[in-house]
Amino acid sequence: MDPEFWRERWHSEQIGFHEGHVNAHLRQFWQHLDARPGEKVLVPLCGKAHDLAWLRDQGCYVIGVELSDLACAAFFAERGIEPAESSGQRFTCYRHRDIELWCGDFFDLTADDIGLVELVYDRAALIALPPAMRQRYVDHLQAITGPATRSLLITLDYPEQPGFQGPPFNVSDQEVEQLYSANHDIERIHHSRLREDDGLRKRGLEGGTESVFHLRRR
Ligand SMILES: C[S@@+](CC[C@H](N)C(=O)[O-])C[C@H]1O[C@@H](n2cnc3c(N)ncnc32)[C@H](O)[C@@H]1O
Repeated sequence: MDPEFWRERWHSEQIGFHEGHVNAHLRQFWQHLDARPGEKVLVPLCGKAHDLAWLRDQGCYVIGVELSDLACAAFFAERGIEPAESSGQRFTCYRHRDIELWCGDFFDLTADDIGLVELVYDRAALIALPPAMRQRYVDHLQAITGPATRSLLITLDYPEQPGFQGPPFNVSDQEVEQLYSANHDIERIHHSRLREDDGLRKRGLEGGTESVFHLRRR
């Protein structure tokens, strides 16, 4: 997906994906990962999600990666925080205490940039990418995170239907298996229909289900 597509979404405030509260699956299932205080969690394609602050409040060191500088600035501004800022060729990094937001293209991020990462939280990242980009995304995630990473992955699946076009795209449980099974033990810990009040249903999406996975790298 073209970076301009996302920058334009932020510019024109078409950010229906932003929940405006902590994700319910994150609250309910994060404990499955048995995160220890100070462990680093990478949040790819993070937007300005409240989840970032919640993960910090659980004792994690949080590293978000986001294309849009509007999103990164808004995350801190909405909390009345002025982060320290450092700019390089690929990224501008905003830091405040235990949260770093790397503003730039996820695919340009390296393991050296972020150090050893033990945890990954993926909500609306894999499903924001069209099919042709997903293997590259998973490969890159593996290249920049630690050898025993545990991940919480939330996916959305739905039958093709006229009148609804992603993102978010449908990612089936079988596709999660194809993408991750070579290097991960995969446990599906939740599966449910989209709630009646989910914004995607209001956009016309019928028959959507969400799955939550605990992935353990081996
Ligand atoms: C569907 S939104 C999800 C945001 C966030 N995870 C949430 O739950 O609110 C996808 C986000 O990924 C960002 N994004 C898309 N491609 C990216 C890339 N290659 N590198 C970094 N961020 C990207 C977009 O700007 C957008 O904010």
